[in-house]
Amino acid sequence: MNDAAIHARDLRKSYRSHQALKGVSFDLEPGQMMALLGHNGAGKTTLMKLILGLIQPDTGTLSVLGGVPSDPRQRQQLAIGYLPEQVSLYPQLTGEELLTYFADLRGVSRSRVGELLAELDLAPFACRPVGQYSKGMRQRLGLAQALLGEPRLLLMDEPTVGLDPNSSAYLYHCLNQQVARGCAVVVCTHELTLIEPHFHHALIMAQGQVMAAGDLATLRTAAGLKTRIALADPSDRISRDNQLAPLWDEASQSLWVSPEHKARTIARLTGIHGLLDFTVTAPSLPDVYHHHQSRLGAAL
Ligand SMILES: Nc1ncnc2c1ncn2[C@@H]1O[C@H](COP(=O)(O)OP(=O)(O)OP(=O)(O)O)[C@@H](O)[C@H]1O
Repeated sequence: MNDAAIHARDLRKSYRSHQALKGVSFDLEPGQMMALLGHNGAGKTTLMKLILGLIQPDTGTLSVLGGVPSDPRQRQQLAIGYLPEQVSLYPQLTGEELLTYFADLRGVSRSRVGELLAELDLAPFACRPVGQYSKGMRQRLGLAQALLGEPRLLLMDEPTVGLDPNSSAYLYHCLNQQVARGCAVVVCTHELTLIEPHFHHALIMAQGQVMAAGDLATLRTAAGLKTRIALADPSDRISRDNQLAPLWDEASQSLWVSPEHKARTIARLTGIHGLLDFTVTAPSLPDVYHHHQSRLGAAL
């Protein structure tokens, strides 16, 4: 018995002669958020459909919350919440009516409706027709329907598309609350900067394969990307320092150092040269992502 929320090993899936997944493996633990990343056609939707049990893998092992999602009887029991990219909500119903409708449909107590409206800051709009909701409110209502059954795994497909910065931040705040109660969350997104502060584990996919996986520190190290130390006033001290000079880039007025040399370089700047006015920028998730995409482009 595996305790992982998702345990995937060597998943393969073809549509006729096209191999959409070519051996995908990963684990997602309860209380963790996974960023599912990749260009169009990378295989993300296929992976989501496998997790939801909508399609079956050709080969490989997939266990979701300890069950087999493609088995119809097991799927019914699995506490999975799903928010698709295009949520269709009946515009003439109020938020409360809509959630009540879904609650009845799924045999969930109606008391959950009030709880979720309050939790997602929708209580003041509960009696307003959904057709009059803003995009951010509609997305929170979509999340509320996904949370009705108190899922232990939540799948979100492009949840922040079209949302303003405040609404996106609030949505991640809501997702973090789910993570804090032990729910595993998968977010499929192209909005890398938005998910960067929140994810625990990323799966970067391309052409049906996993290009890179892990937390941000692991991804940075694996990609071999350097940290930038931008100096406000380098004077000529750097060019006269044998250890720092090779790291210096004139165009960016910065030192570029590998993760293992970062602490030593900063100690040298402050201790030996007395320089304190600098900013340290580690590679971001978009940097890591673009590194892999350009590596792939070069290999083609
Ligand atoms: N039902 C299908 N029949 C045939 N080919 C398909 C089918 N579904 C997906 N594919 C192909 O499989 C590959 C992976 O598709 P998938 O939808 O999983 O990618 P994706 O990463 O979700 O892309 P996007 O970001 O555009 O949604 C693509 O080349 C796609 O054209």
